[in-house]
Order: sequence, then structure tokens, then C-alpha cells
Amino acid sequence: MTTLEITGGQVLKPDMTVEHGDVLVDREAGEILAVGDVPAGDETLDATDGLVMPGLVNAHTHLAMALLRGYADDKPLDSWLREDVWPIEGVLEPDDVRAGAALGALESIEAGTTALCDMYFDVPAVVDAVEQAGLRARVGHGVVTVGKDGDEASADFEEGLAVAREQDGAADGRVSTAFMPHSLTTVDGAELDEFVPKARDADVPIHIHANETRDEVTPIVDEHGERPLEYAAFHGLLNETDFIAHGTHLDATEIDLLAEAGAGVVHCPASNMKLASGIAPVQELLDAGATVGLGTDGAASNNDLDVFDELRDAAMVGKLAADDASAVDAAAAVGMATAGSADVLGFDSGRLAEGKKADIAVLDLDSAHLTPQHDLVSHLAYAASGADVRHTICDGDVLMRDREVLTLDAEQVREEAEERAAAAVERANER
Ligand SMILES: N[C@@H](CCSC[C@H]1O[C@@H](n2cnc3c(=O)[nH]cnc32)[C@H](O)[C@@H]1O)C(=O)O
Ligand SMILES: [Zn+2]
Repeated sequence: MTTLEITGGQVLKPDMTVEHGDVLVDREAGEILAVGDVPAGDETLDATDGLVMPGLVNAHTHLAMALLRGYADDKPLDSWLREDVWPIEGVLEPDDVRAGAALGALESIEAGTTALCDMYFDVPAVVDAVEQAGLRARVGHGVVTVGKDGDEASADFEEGLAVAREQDGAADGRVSTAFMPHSLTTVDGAELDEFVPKARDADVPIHIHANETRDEVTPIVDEHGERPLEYAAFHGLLNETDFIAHGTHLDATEIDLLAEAGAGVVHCPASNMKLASGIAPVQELLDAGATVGLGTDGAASNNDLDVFDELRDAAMVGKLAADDASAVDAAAAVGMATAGSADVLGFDSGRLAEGKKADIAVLDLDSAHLTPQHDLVSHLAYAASGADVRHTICDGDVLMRDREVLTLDAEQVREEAEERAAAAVERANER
């Protein structure tokens, strides 16, 4: 066993208290051995003037969409997808997806994110990027059936299932999978009935975009006479391991349904604001006992992958939604971005405690905007950003030391992304 001692800093405990202490990590097992007063490690990582905290968990993203950052802005979801995003995604090759996912992974590591959930196509290329970056991820192929004939639709479902089976356990177990129908309005109900049982047989969770916009809710209510999540449950979704993205427009019945089922909700406040999708009832979800995590969504609807921004947005917009300044307080926001997201994804991370995965970020506190230190949880929620992260550790391995990313060649990743993004835009314009 080789150990790593993160030393000289303050430590954020799972109960959201902060104390001076060190963290000892078993590098091979990728687990935390001790927190607080720890025996000396074989190697050390300096956390002086820093806060050692769980790595942030981005529970819903499309990493490769980093290629489309700034490509199409200022439109609502439906026209943004149909007029801009889907046409250019149609010309992307697996190598583009690999380059885009590498860019997203680089940005994530630089912002202290250690684990994420990714829905996209060309998933093996996403897995390559995640593996090389050293991150932890739950990945899946987004299945869409609208605009496809029966055979094409079934083939996309089959691919979603095959990916979930084949990629599970990749990257030394850091990659796990989910079956990912894109949304309740972009996949066909009869196909869900056929494939949900197959996903259960494969023993993978199911992840889907749900109740993101009013335009997604109304057609289901009109056509089926029930709320979207009732419709989802009718088609076999919303088991304890399942999780939805967004949940922007939920009624009281649906909030109870989620809480009782134990299904997770990934709140994506920045994407919901940018696409003017609406404001999720986050405090109500938390009060009902639902498992709530945070996600950035893709970089084309955010436009960055900084989970610190997301947790600040969650706190801010949560207060607006509840019309109550005490709603979604600092600890709740930080909790959602760490333990909450980890619980949604089924990862044993998001908490600095013995036996948990050694997925850790060290934040530099030595700056004007984090002074004075009345309350470090407040700083995490309201004043810190990803640029303050000094070191990022995942599965016991140091991915970034003193802001130098060790697993990826940052310059090369950025250059390749720049070139491939430009070429993709050219191909899309020629069509
Ligand atoms: N099988 C599909 C892939 C779907 S991947 C997941 C999709 O989600 C899309 N997406 C990104 N953000 C959002 C969102 O906020 N809501 C709904 N879809 C989104 C994204 O553009 C991507 O095409 C295909 O081959 O096209
Ligand atoms: Zn999404």
C-alpha cells in the first residue's frame, strides 16, 4: 500500500463543519483511510492555506458539447436543439466526440470536479477521454426515436442497451453506465415498454431528461391525461437507482412520487435559466426527502462546466423559487454538489470520511475574494469558483497538482478541440 497525505489545511466534514486536519489516502484502493489526526503518509500533497473538500460531482452533463460552447445561444430548448444543436451533432465523428469530451474533462479537473454523469453518442470515445483524464463517470448513450422509422428507433435503443452493458466497469471500474432514453417526449412509449425491462435485466440505472420545459409537460398531460412522471412510472421508470435531469416543472404529486420511489433528481439551474426553461422547486424536493444532485448540463447551455457556479446558482435561484431567502442555504447547496450528486449517481464518494472513495479537491483560500474566513461553507456556496482549486484527486490519484493537470496535455487538448470545432461548423454549414 502507498499512501498519500494531504496535509496542512482545513477539512470539510460530511456534517458541513470545518476543522484543521489532514487526510490520508490509500492510493491503490483509491480510498480515504483517515481524516483529522492521521499517521504520516508515503507522499504528501500540500494543503496549507487551503480547504480539503470532497471533489465536486457533476451529475448531468454532455461533456463533448464543450465543442459547441458559444455556438448557439439565446434560444429556448426546442428550437435550440432542432435548429442548431442536432444539425451540428449530426456531422460529429467519434474523434470529435473524443476531443470534445477531453476538453470537458480538462475543464472539469481544473474546476475540482472528480466525478460526473455523461449522456451522449459515440460513448466509447467519451469513455476514452474519461479514462485518460482519470475521472469517475457514469455514462450512457442518449436514445432518441422522434423522426426515426421503427427499425432506426429500435437500433438506437439497442445501442443504448449495448453501451450500458459493454462499458460498465471500464477504466479500472471508474466508469459505470446507465440506460439513457433522451426524454419522455423524444422517445416512444411502446419502445420504452420493450426496453426498460431489458435495462433492468442488465442491472443498470435509467437516466432521462424529464419535465424540463412546460412544452414537454403539456403534450403528455394532453395526450395521456397524467403528469409526465406518472407516465414515466407507468412505463417502468423511476426505480430507486434511476435519476431524472432537470425536474423543472413538477407538481406536488410528482415530488412525492420521486421522494417515495427514491429516484434522484439532477437540478441544472444554469441551463434552466439560460434556456428560460423555468425554476425547479428545489427546496420542496429537499423537504420531501428526495435525493437531489447538481449538474451543469452541456457547455452549450451553461456555458461552462464549473460546478461551483452551479451550486451558487442553485442557492440563488432556490431562494427565488421559494420566495424565501432561507431556502437552499449554503450547506444545502454544497451538499447537493457533493454527497447529493454522488448519491444520485450511486457513487461512494462526495464525503470526506474513512472508507469513502478518495475523490478530493483542495481549494486555495489565499485570495481576496475568500477573505475573511467567517464561514467556509458560505464561501463555497457564494464566493468560490473552480479557478480557486489547487489540487484535484480522483480514486487516490492526483489529476491536478498546483493547477497543473497531470493526466492530460492541456495545450494539446485545447488546440485539438479548437480545430475540430471549427471543422465541424464548416461541415454543418455545407449541408
Ligand atoms: N441518439 C441521439 C443522441 C442523444 S445524446 C443526448 C442529447 O441531449 C441533447 N441535450 C443537451 N442538453 C439538453 C437539454 O437540456 N435537454 C434536452 N436535451 C439536451 C444533446 O444535444 C444530445 O443530442 C443521437 O444520435 O442524436
Ligand atoms: Zn442534458
